[in-house]
Amino acid sequence: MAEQESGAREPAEFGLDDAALAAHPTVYAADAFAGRTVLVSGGAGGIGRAAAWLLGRLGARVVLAGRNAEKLEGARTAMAAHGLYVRTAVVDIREPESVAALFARVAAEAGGIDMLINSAGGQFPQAAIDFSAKGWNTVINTNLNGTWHMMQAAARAWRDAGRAGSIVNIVVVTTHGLHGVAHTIAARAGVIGLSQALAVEWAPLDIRINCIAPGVIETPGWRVYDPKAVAAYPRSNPMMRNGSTWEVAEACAYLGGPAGGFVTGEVLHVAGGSQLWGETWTIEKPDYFRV
Ligand SMILES: CCCCCCCCC/C=C/C(=O)SCCNC(=O)CCNC(=O)[C@H](O)C(C)(C)COP(=O)(O)OP(=O)(O)OC[C@H]1O[C@@H](n2cnc3c(N)ncnc32)[C@H](O)[C@@H]1OP(=O)(O)O
Ligand SMILES: NC(=O)C1=CN([C@@H]2O[C@H](COP(=O)(O)OP(=O)(O)OC[C@H]3O[C@@H](n4cnc5c(N)ncnc54)[C@H](OP(=O)(O)O)[C@@H]3O)[C@@H](O)[C@H]2O)C=CC1
Repeated sequence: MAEQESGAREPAEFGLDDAALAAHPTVYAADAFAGRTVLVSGGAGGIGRAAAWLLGRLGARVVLAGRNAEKLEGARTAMAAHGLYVRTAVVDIREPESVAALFARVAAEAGGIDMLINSAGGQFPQAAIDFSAKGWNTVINTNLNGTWHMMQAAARAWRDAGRAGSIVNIVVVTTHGLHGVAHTIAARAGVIGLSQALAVEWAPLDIRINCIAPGVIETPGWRVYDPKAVAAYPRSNPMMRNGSTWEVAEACAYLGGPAGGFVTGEVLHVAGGSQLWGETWTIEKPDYFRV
């Protein structure tokens, strides 16, 4: 991993690579997820990939889903070379038919899943007053509608199979300090509300639903942010550093697995305290606030 304070790195350098994810120490027992199957959307991205590596290393069968087949294959190859059970599937979470096809395939090829991590998502930084209708709809469709399609498909499969399940939705910090991405705050606040409603409604189905709100986590997704904004990220939380994808992955293992068995409807901030202190400007900070 490149040094944390610099904003001048190539996007491909952001975050932990496969070699680091293969070797990173974990607090969990080596067989903590043995016998479980986990579907990770955005599984070839930064956070999803780390979660896939961790759960795979803990014994889970892992299915990686995303739009880009080449990226998925790259992740699969790296994990398979480490002896992990990994399958891939192309999906656009915004399309209900695509999501239905994904779940049909997962049922046929992997015998269904026990856990879903919704890490597919993203946004672009822009002053809200300049959002186009298409830009707004793209972000809402991806992060709110797409996450919903995945949650509903998983719940239907679990209900029909009489099988318990758990969902971890990766969101953003919605309550404090994140600026220049109002569309995603709206979408993720929707996901959090939805998750809380469904934690109750789907409890009789033995389905748990929780969210993780990461702070600044170094991933290839940072490519859409200005290097000057990225350079300031480590100073946007009281711990004064960026987080790593591994730190989010270990939270996924907690919330989604047996350790979190009595936890549902929760939002866990893995954000270095940025939900309480600091400001993250993804666009240029307006002069108005420079006092
Ligand atoms: C408290 C602190 C906590 C601290 C928390 C701190 C967090 C800060 C950092 C957060 C980091 C992350 O989440 S990074 C991890 C997530 N990854 C990303 O965000 C990666 C980039 N995002 C994506 O790819 C997204 O999925 C998404 C933006 C929705 C793009 O999806 P698509 O590829 O399907 O869409 P595109 O075809 O590219 O674009 C569709 C339309 O969207 C609009 N659009 C797209 N990019 C645009 C841009 N740069 N500027 C304007 N408009 C744009 C245009 O209208 C596009 O249409 P046309 O005009 O016709 O083209
Ligand atoms: N990194 C950070 O600092 C933070 C990240 N987050 C959130 O965490 C989640 C993961 O982010 P991160 O790993 O950093 O970002 P990445 O961009 O590395 O990964 C996101 C993945 O989502 C997939 N994806 C995007 N849109 C779709 C779609 N319509 N259908 C299927 N897959 C899709 C992409 O795969 P493909 O290209 O194959 O479609 C991509 O690999 C996102 O929701 C992000 O907003 C939240 C706070 C901070």
